Amino acid sequence: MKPVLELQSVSKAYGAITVADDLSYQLGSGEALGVIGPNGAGKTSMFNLITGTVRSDRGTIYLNGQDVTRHSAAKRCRAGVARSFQIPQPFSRMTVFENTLVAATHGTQNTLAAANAHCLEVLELTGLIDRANDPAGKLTLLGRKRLELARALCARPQVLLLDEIAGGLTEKECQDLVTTINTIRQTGLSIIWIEHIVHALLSVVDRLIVIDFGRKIADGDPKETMASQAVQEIYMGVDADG
Ligand SMILES: Nc1ncnc2c1ncn2[C@@H]1O[C@H](COP(=O)(O)OP(=O)(O)OP(=O)(O)O)[C@@H](O)[C@H]1O
Repeated sequence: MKPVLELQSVSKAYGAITVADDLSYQLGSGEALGVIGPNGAGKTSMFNLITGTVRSDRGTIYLNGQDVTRHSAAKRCRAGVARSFQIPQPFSRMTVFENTLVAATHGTQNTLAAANAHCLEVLELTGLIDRANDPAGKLTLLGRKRLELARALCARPQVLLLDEIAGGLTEKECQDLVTTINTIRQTGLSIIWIEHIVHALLSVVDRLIVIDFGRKIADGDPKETMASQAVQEIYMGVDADG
């Protein structure tokens, strides 16, 4: 089966800082891929490259087999890539519903009626339906994280990119969010989730990749990858030679 997303030898540097170093991988349809790596490893930069807010220096990005490397962020969004941001920045004076409507109307070719209906479905799915008419600025952190998720889903993505969506939440809030993400997974959506809260990540993903200095250093079964030497080295300072 054709991958829904593929990165082939993608590289990007800001001066001396390499944020993507010959990065290659595929994301299968319906697959949930986890991404870990130390602070500053280039994980968010990878999302910027996939969504098109940053252009790669080299390499190719395919969406459903189509080369989108030079496509604008707006075009990639309409082609099926949507993301959440690490620091939620909703339109705080607009209501929760209006925030989702912006995504549903600008991120898709929906008619207004279809966009309205879809927003309500997504607000139900993400647990925000009771807050639909509240200003987004009144939401708690969990609420703002849910709104990030809702706004991304309102763009009707085929690939959903989640950037540290569990960061800063309490354990209970984190569990609640994992339940929501697992429900979304069951719709068949392909997901890439960057997360430092590893137990949350491992309760969702099928596969895990590890990034360090912009380079993919491990890729495989989540538990095996966590136990790998590469992860031991970067997180615990265990030397490769023992
Ligand atoms: N536009 C930019 N110009 C210069 N340097 C940048 C730019 N964007 C990111 N960087 C640098 O690139 C490196 C990787 O940043 P990035 O945000 O991708 O890391 P990350 O793995 O997501 O980190 P974290 O886990 O802390 O969120 C950092 O050193 C960052 O300061």
